[in-house]
Amino acid sequence: MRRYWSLWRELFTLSWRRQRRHTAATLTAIALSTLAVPVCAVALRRAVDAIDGGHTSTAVMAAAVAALAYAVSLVLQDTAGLLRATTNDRLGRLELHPRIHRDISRVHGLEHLERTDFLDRMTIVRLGTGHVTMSLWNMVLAVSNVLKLVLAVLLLGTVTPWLGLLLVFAALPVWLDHVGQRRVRRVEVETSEDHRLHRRLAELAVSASAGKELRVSGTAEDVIRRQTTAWYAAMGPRARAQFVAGALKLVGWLVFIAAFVGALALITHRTVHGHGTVGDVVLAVTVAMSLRQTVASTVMSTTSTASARRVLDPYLWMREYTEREATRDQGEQTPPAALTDGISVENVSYAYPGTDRLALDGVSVTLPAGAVVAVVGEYGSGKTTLVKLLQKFYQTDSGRITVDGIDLSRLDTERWRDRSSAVFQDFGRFRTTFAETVGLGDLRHVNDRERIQRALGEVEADDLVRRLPNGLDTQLGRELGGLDLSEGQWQRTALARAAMRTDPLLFVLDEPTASLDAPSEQNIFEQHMARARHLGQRTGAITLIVSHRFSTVAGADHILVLDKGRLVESGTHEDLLALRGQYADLYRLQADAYAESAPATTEEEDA
Ligand SMILES: Nc1ncnc2c1ncn2[C@@H]1O[C@H](COP(=O)(O)OP(=O)(O)OP(=O)(O)O)[C@@H](O)[C@H]1O
Repeated sequence: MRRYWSLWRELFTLSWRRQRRHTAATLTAIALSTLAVPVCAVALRRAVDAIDGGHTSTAVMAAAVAALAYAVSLVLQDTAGLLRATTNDRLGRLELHPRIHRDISRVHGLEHLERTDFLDRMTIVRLGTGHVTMSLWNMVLAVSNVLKLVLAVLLLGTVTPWLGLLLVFAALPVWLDHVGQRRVRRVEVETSEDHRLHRRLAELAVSASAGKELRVSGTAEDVIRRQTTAWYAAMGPRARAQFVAGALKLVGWLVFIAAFVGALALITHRTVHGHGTVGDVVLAVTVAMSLRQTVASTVMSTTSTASARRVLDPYLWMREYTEREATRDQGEQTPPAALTDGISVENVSYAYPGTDRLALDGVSVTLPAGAVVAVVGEYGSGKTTLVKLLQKFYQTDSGRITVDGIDLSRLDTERWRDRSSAVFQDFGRFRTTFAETVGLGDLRHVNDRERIQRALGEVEADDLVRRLPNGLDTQLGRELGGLDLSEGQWQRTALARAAMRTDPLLFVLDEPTASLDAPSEQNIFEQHMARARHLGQRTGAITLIVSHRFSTVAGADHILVLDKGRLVESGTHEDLLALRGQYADLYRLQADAYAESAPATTEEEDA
């Protein structure tokens, strides 16, 4: 519980610092709403008793106070929730969301984004950020509601302690309502599959991509029929549960009304027999009428505060995790200005978190400075894992990697990443202007047009820019009113982005052209080979090319063949062919297959 209090204190301080007026207004609204009904009730009693006693000015004053308190309670009914929601929304979107994203990106590696325990919690928190911040206001509301209840009971007690029993009767409709709603929620869960099916089928019926198949296969009517069946299956039980919930609520209300009438009879009887004033009757009626609402709000705010644990626990877990990981030693050494020896991988093994299987198993290899090294192998053989370890996204489980003799773990992570550039298979498709989507490859030069043009030139994408309606300033992304690029064009922009850094020590191409046809891939790799040679001469940069297509990488200086995480062959293309091992077999197999399909695939996709 202490953890929650300290989180609420932190959230409140944040809210107070960043949006003082909103926070103060919300607190004031809650405080006023706590006092409005008791003040109104006491003032009414005073007014009625003053009229009874013939004290006109007191009666007028008290009536004015009562009217004011009543007006405040009416206004707050509409505005307090809105104010709370706005303050909460601002705190969530402007403070907590960015804070969560910052926490996540503070972690230098990628492990956390691939750990299921982290991802599960991150999903809960991302979808429920509003609940984290709202838990603060629910807690404040719960305190305010408990105060309201205490005040109500105290006031009723001033008339007769028996009226305290009204609290129990006021709780009954709230409890029955709770039982009914629990049933509704249970039925919603039980029928969620049918509900999901109905929604999915409804989306299918209007989606452009599925539309083609529905029309060709003539299954549209069948989809509509299934949609109707799923709707009945989900909505029938839900409607019945709603009906039962409504009936339970009605019973609760009837009981409360009976108790209320009984209480009125009791007070009237007492007053008639001289045990109280007419003002007491008015007070009791005013307080009792608001009692059910107060009990309901108390239950709701305390339940919401308690159920916020569902999001608060994962949020606190994530924060502790990212804090621990972000402050882990990230190395302090600066990478060399240029590579002279190269990168050495020494008996490296690695298994992904939560798995036993080694993604890399005792790999040892030297990547000489200035070399173009290709990594080939079947699906899942460990190629990308090797690349990720070289970029310090993960730490090796055993063995080590050195860069010109310096242990990679001792190189400052950010500075090492500053000196590497990469294009991945799942490269980003940034919906900004075309210039920015390229410029992001080197944030310091994101607005440097000359550099962007040069990077585009290096991957032969000048022609693509010329065809864009606003050239470099063309907005990308249809959802933002911009242009959508073809797959091949997106790939070109990713390659240009990687070319923004002019002095990398490690340049990685991890199957960025996987969805292009073989000749296009060949073409792009040839350009990059040329760039790699140039970089190699300037900074001793190592270019690492990952590919499934053996033919594409035949020109590399060094080829590594991975199989189930192990390095099984390495050497030049000629060495490996002469070896007649796995590389030679797969190379011939692919060459034959390509020869058969070549006539059909000669155009570059984005030409
Ligand atoms: N995030 C992850 N969590 C758990 N296992 C993973 C993860 N990423 C990869 N693996 C496993 O590690 C092994 C090596 O994967 P890796 O991505 O390095 O292979 P790859 O050779 O690059 O494959 P592909 O050619 O399909 O891209 C595979 O068995 C894969 O299932």
